[in-house]
Amino acid sequence: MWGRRLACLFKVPWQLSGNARHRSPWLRCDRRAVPAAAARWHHTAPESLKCAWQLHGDHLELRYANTLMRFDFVWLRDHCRSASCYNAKTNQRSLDTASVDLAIKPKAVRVDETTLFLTWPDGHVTRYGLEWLVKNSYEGQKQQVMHPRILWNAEIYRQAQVPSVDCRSFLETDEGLKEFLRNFLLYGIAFVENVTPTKEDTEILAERISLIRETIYGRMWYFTSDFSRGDTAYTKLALDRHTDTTYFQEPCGIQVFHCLKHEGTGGRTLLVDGFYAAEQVLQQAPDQFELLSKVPLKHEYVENVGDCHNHMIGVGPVLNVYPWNNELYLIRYNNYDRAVINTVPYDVVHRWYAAHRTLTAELRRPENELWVKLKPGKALFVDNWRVLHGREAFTGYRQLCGCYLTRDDVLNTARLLGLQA
Ligand SMILES: C[N+](C)(C)CCCC[C@H](N)C(=O)O
Ligand SMILES: O=C(O)CCC(=O)C(=O)O
Ligand SMILES: [Fe+2]
Repeated sequence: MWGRRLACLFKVPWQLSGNARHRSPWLRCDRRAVPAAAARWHHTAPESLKCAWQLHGDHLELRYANTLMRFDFVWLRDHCRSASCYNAKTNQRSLDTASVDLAIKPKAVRVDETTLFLTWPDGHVTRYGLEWLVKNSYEGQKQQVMHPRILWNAEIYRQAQVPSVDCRSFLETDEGLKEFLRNFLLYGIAFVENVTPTKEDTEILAERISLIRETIYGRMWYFTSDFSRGDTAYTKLALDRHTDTTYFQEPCGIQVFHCLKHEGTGGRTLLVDGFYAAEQVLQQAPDQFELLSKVPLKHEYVENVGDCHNHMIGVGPVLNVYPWNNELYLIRYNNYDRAVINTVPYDVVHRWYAAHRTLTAELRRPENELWVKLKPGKALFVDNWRVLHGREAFTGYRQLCGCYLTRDDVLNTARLLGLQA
């Protein structure tokens, strides 16, 4: 009866596990023994239905702030933030999780307006803020996005009129840096202008937000169409949209481009929001989205030019999603560097090709293409886990410099400035 009443109060489909109807003689509440507590909802106060809880055989069920949460007892013991279990100075757990009895059950439960109190069999008491529980529960996390973003096509990006940040304000003020990072996190691309067109000045920019990720291309790279490396990037040919270093187990997080010189025609840069395209695939053909997120593929870089000998292999699906909320966090798309497919049986491979075709069609829609001409003084930062880049064929002498950045360190800088990243 109470079950139905709560269901309508909270507007959620409610179900009781069979276990919950069993008596739990060991349960205590409000320091009083509550013999049949497992089959009963408890409220902070009779008139306040903000919070209600129910103890089951192997978990605690809690409703707070319109969220229904289920907590495993070992999880609850593991997340005790008392001084003996957790070091608040270092923000590190000191409890040895492996010492927790996997069959542990609290022997008493109490909830007041803000806090849940559990008493464990050895008498240890854990307090959990109710807000903390909502924020840190699986159910709470599932409703959250990890990375708030604005997905764009050319029109959306242009309409947004995202400003470039001035080099001095980027280097010298937290506001400038924060503005830049906010845009970068939202759109996956951002520009800094009035940069002195040298490799050294570009390096200073990069170091302002992150650590430079040194790779087989060096730390800061400089390149022109001299085929000094065995890759199409080092020619004058057009390059279709792609992400870089798909052949690393962890593709580079961010790519910085700064065009130092171009005396000639063509050579515009193409940018496409891979997450926008993937979202279209999810809407039109969820099965294909799923296939692209499940089928692992190899990408490969085999180089034997001059003194450069490299063989890199990275394995992973085209679309990488967080399993708990299906949120996309990395697209690995490079048709040049995709290796022989030998990780997929023939019938799946055919469906994979169809899914790849759907995604490619979205990525190639002209309305999704943002074309920009990189000029000396204007540095471009690209989220290489999200935004694809390419270039138009060109004539004449063209020199680009740049580097890759470690992703964790960009996000670290952003978080320290108060941004969600
Ligand atoms: C940027 N830089 C010129 C140094 C390297 C280019 C790497 C090209 C490679 N095909 C890839 O897509 O990863
Ligand atoms: O030349 C360009 O504009 C970009 C080439 C490229 O894709 C790269 O360097 O990663
Ligand atoms: Fe590239």
